[in-house]
Amino acid sequence: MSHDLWEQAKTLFAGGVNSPVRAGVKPFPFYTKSGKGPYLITEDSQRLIDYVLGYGPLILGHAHPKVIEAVKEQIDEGWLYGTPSKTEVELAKLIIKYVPSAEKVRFVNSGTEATMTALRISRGYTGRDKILKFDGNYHGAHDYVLIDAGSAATEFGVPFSQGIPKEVVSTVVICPYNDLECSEKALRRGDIASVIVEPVMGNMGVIPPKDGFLKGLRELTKEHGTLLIFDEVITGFRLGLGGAQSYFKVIPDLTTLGKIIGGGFPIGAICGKREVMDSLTPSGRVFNAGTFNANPISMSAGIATIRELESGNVYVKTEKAATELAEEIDKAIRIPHVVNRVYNFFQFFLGVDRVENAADARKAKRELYVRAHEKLLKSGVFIPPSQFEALFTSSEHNDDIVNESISKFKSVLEDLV
Ligand SMILES: Cc1ncc(COP(=O)(O)O)c(C=O)c1O
Ligand SMILES: N[C@H](C=O)CCC(=O)O
Repeated sequence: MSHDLWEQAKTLFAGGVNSPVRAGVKPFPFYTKSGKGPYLITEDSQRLIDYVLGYGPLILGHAHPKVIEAVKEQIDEGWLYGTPSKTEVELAKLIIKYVPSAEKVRFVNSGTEATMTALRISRGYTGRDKILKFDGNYHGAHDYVLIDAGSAATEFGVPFSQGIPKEVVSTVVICPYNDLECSEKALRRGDIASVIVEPVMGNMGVIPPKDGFLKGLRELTKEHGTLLIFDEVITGFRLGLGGAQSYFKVIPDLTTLGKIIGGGFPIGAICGKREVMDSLTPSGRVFNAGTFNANPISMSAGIATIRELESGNVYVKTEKAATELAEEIDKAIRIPHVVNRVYNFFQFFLGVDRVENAADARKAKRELYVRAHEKLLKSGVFIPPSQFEALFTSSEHNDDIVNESISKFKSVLEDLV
C-alpha cells in the first residue's frame, strides 16, 4: 500500500522522494504500480486518469505497444555497447528532418545535461561568459539555471538554490519573461554568450510567449552576436514534429530536447547549426561525454515514438483533448481565473485575471489549486500537484476519457471558492 511505502521512503530519501515535485501529493504521495494508456494504477488499486504523463514525455500514453515492441527488440540485442549503434543514427536523422534548427545532434541523458551543455557550447563558441535566462523558466537542475527557476524550485521556495557559487551567479542575467526591453538592455552590453528561453513557459504553469517576443529575441541576439537557445525539452515534438520553432516560425541557433524524443526513457539532446555543434569534443574544444549517451534503449523508444507521431493523428487527438478540457475548465470555474493553453498542454490559475510572466503566476491562489488537485485525485483524476507544472494530453485521451474527466473537473471546480 502507498502509505507503507511512504513510511519507508521517508527514512530512505530526503523528503521521502527522488524529485521534489512528487512530494506535493498530500497527505502522502500515491505509489504507482503500473501505467496503461491514459491511466495510472496505484498500489492501492485506484485507477487515475493521468494528465501528468511523466511530466510530458508520454504523448502516446503509458506502455504504448509500439514502444514496448521497439524496446523489447532492442533488449534482446543487448542494451549498452560503449560504441556507436545504428539507433543513434536513425534518431538523429529524424530530429534533423523535423527540427528546423538541427543540423547536428549530441545525445545526452536528461534535459538538465542538454541545457548545461548547450550553455557551455555557447560560452566556448562566443568566448563570452554570461548567459541570459528568464524569471520562472526552468532548464533543469544544474548551477547556471537554478537562479529564479520555476517548477519545483519555485514550488518548494528555492527558486535560487543554495550551493551555487557566487562566481556562477555573477554570470547569469535575469529578465522577466515576455519582456524584450530588459533583454535588449542586457544584450547591448555585448558580453552575453547566449539567451536561453522556454519558447512556451511550461514550468510556472503554462505561459505563452507574447506576439513578437520570440521573434524579437531572435533579432536582438543576431544583432549582438549572441546565440539563441530554445529549451524545447517540453515543447519539442509536442507542439508538432518541428516543436515550438516551427509552431512560432522562429529558428534558434541551438535547441535542447528531452522528454518525448526518448519515448519516456531517459534522454536529452542538443542540436543546432553545424558550425556551432562542431565546438563539441572531439571535433572542437567544448567537452561533453557520457557512459549512457545515445544508449540504444532510449534511442529505440524515441524512434518508435516519433514514427507514431509522423502521421499527424496524435497531434489532432492531443490538441482536441486539451482544447475541450481547457474550455470546459474555463467555464466551470466561478471565481476570477485564467486558463492558459498552447496547443496540447495547459494550466489553470485561480484568483488572478492574467498570467503573462512568472510574477503574475506567483500571485495565483496556490492553496485553491492544491485543493482542486486533492479533490480531483479523490475522484480519479491526476493533475500536477503543483501550480507551477502543466497538464498534458496524450493520444490515449479519447472522447470517453475526456468526457469523463470533464464531469469530474466540473464537480470539483464549480464548488471552489
Ligand atoms: C523546459 C525544461 N528544460 C529542462 C528540463 C530538465 O529536464 P530533465 O528533468 O530531463 O533533466 C525540464 C524538465 O525537467 C524542462 O521542463
Ligand atoms: N517541471 C519538471 C520538468 O518539466 C517536472 C519534473 C520534475 O521536477 O521531476
